[in-house]
Amino acid sequence: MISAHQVGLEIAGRQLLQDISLELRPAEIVTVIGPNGAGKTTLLRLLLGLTRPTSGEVERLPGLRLGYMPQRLQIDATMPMTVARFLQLGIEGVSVADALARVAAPHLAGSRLADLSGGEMQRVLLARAAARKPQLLVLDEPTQGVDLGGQSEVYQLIAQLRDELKCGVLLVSHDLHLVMAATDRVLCLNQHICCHGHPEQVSRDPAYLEMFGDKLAPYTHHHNHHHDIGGEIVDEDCNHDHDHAVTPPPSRTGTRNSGERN
Ligand SMILES: Nc1ncnc2c1ncn2[C@@H]1O[C@H](COP(=O)(O)OP(=O)(O)OP(=O)(O)O)[C@@H](O)[C@H]1O
Repeated sequence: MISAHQVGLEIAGRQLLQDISLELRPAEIVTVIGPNGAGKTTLLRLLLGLTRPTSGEVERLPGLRLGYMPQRLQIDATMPMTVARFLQLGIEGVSVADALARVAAPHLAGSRLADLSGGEMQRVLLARAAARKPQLLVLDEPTQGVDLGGQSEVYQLIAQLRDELKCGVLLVSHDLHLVMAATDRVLCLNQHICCHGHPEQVSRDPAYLEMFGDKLAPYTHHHNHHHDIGGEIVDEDCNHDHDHAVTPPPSRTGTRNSGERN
């Protein structure tokens, strides 16, 4: 559905992303992980066409229907907009009842957007992203503001949406312990793609264990190279090439991409 070919983005002399090559295929859940400031949101924006790359190329299937859930939505507390109105804004013929049923939140239709809890807001954003029946659902940190118990529910919802809409899902997440169980492929990003693969294999791979340790441990990051504060690679022994063509392996039992470190 979307292919990136050696995509890079430089703004004001700073290289935010470099050498990103990947392909997103239908009905796959692909998760982008990486530390704060790694460029995850920027990558989503490039793939969606909201930002133009300064090098390389992004190709999208013509007419691709996209549903995008941004990382945050700034709501003016005085804005009287209801959830129902928000779901209908700019989307023709959307059924509010169906959209909210899809995220198990039918009771929220008449609520004011500004009054929603963190978890309720994430469900409403998810409902809106799914309302166009997208071929690709793009979710930027969908569990932000959701308590620990609610996070796995959000991931279950995402899996249900994928099954119902038969869409691909591209998501950014910091919830390693949850996404590793619920994703088909993981991309680890830090200005470039540091490693990628199927989670079942990657989580057993020494390279993954070296990077993240125990899955349930707090998020730590170790690579065979280091980045300076601006994200530049500073290790002299990081002499691998950064040509990262990330495509799905032929089967879930294959090992081609498992824990591959670039
Ligand atoms: N339009 C822009 N102009 C200049 N710098 C930008 C722009 N957009 C993003 N950046 C910078 O690029 C870096 C990556 O930002 P991005 O939001 O993509 O990171 P992220 O991986 O999503 O981080 P987080 O996990 O904290 O959400 C940040 O240092 C950010 O300040």
